[in-house]
Amino acid sequence: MSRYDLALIGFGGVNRALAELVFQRGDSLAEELGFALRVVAITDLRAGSLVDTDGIDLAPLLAAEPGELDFAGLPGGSTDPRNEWVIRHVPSDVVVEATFTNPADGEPALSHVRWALESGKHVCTTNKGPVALAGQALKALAAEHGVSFEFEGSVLSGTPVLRTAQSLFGGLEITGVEGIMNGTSNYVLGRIEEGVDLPAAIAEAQELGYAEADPTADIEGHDVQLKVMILANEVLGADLRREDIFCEGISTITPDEVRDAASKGLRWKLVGSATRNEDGSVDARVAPLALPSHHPLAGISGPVNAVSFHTDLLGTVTVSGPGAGRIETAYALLSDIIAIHQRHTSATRRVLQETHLV
Ligand SMILES: NC(=O)C1=CN([C@@H]2O[C@H](COP(=O)(O)OP(=O)(O)OC[C@H]3O[C@@H](n4cnc5c(N)ncnc54)[C@H](O)[C@@H]3O)[C@@H](O)[C@H]2O)C=CC1
Ligand SMILES: N[C@@H](CC=O)C(=O)O
Repeated sequence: MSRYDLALIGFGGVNRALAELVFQRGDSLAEELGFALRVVAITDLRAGSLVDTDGIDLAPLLAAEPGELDFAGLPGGSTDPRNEWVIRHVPSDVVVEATFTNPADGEPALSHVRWALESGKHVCTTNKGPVALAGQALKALAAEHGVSFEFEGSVLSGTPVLRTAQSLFGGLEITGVEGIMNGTSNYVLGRIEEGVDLPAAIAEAQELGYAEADPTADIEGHDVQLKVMILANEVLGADLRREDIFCEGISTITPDEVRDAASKGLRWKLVGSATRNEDGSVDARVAPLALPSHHPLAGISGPVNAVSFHTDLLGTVTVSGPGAGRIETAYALLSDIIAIHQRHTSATRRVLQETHLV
């Protein structure tokens, strides 16, 4: 049976949830999926780094409170995250990047992804920075080194929006996308409607694992701006930069406006959209809208998100599901590893068939 050795870069909510999946369900996943998973390295800004090429014992790490983790005292551990050394030199098959998203320049995650691909390692990431700001270049780098760059979780967490559009919409022309793409702001708007104030609602979203390390990105729309960029570039074939996308968040809407709208059957939502024009150019924007109750996105509540694809042959197709959450996003990483396995297994089979060995 194949086995993939994982190097986890960043050990916050999402990568820790992936480690839990590997620890708790590794055997049943192996039976179902036909490959095993093993964690051989973990790096984190706060905890340091830990390496065991025979496989890290995850039990004590998962038993510790996240804030208490300190790898320094463990065999193979260090206070220094040693990201570049771990990514380039510790033998692993897949580098799983889940550090903070930096909407400005994507760093240091962008470098983490580059180092891994240059070293001939597959990458899966939930980090929106590298995908939005350098997705095409990173895909080219992956192709050059014969490895995969997967990022399903960068848009709508574990809900398979990108893979649905890329694998199931063959023969359709997608003319635009529109959706609610941030779990935190959607959750916060719902809680404000219920009478909770903004700081308390944000604190709840942080506790639930939905919010960015700096929740300003959720509230001011920058997180959705990156997701719209990813969708526009991946699905509409655009080449947008952040400054091409108008961005307004939800901080300008007062609680009274939210509750007043609700009393009139309207619901404030943070909506991101990208539309292809007749000349092939793409317009994209992020802004709060008060949607009437009959609008398909009006009923999307809490951390649930939705993306509608406008197509020529099917009209509008909407994919809805979790937009945030630690376990939900860890599932996105698992789905990326499954995609890597399937792609490379079929590539190997093709080579064997061509050389008449099967
Ligand atoms: N939590 C969610 O629902 C979702 C998160 N994402 C993205 O996934 C990534 C991870 O999210 P979470 O785990 O929720 O965030 P988190 O804030 O819980 O964890 C990030 C971890 O990365 C570590 N880190 C930061 N910079 C580092 C560096 N230079 N080297 C090593 N470690 C570093 C931090 O110490 C922290 O433990 C973020 O980029 C986020 O935008 C994407 C979809 C959903
Ligand atoms: N902070 C983000 C997490 C997923 O990208 C959100 O709330 O949607």
